[in-house]
Amino acid sequence: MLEVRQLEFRYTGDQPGWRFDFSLARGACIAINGASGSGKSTLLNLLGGFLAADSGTISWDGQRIDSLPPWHRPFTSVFQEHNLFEHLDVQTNIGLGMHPGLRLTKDQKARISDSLASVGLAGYERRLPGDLSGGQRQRVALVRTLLRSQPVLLLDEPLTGLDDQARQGLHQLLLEQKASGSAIVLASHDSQDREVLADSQLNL
Ligand SMILES: Nc1ncnc2c1ncn2[C@@H]1O[C@H](COP(=O)(O)OP(=O)(O)OP(=O)(O)O)[C@@H](O)[C@H]1O
Repeated sequence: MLEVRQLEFRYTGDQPGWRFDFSLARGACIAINGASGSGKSTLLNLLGGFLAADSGTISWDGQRIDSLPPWHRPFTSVFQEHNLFEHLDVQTNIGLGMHPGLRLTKDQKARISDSLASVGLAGYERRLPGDLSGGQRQRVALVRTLLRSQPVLLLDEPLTGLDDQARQGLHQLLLEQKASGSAIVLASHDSQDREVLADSQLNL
């Protein structure tokens, strides 16, 4: 269970700030709704540890995690810009999320291939990011995030700009992640994403 309690933040003293208060169970998805500039990315950055809150707490399974650095928090995130290592092929870029070294087991390679196929990228394992379109890179980055197997996924507009088929493939992957116990914090402008994936809503 993720618990965010009275988490307060403001960028500068003369701006109004935010106060976030919600909880999220394993296997559930909360949609973060709000107009552009309402603070969706700010919330995800606070959760991920890329911004420090002024006060309040973030806990995971009863343990405070708000003073941990990003890499020790139980989160994995894919933000609007999807960074891939340009000199590594698709399979290796994804595999880095599953294993810190570059040696992948047969099973891991099979999972990568299956996941690529489900987002319309069958056979792309050996391609370099530079040969991919923006939407294809986005899908590779998402698959990498999903296969990292952290308990909470932080997703900022993850499906923006994808065609219907890729979107459905990713919905399916995200539903499987939920079924396997992952919690998802989803910032998305798309009402279809929210309808398919979200169990609760946080309106900013
Ligand atoms: N580093 C910063 N310093 C000061 N203000 C900032 C900073 N980053 C964001 N803001 C402001 O905080 C507000 C919330 O920004 P945020 O990026 O969280 O919104 P958002 O809901 O994610 O928007 P969008 O849907 O356009 O991505 C905006 O008014 C933005 O200008």
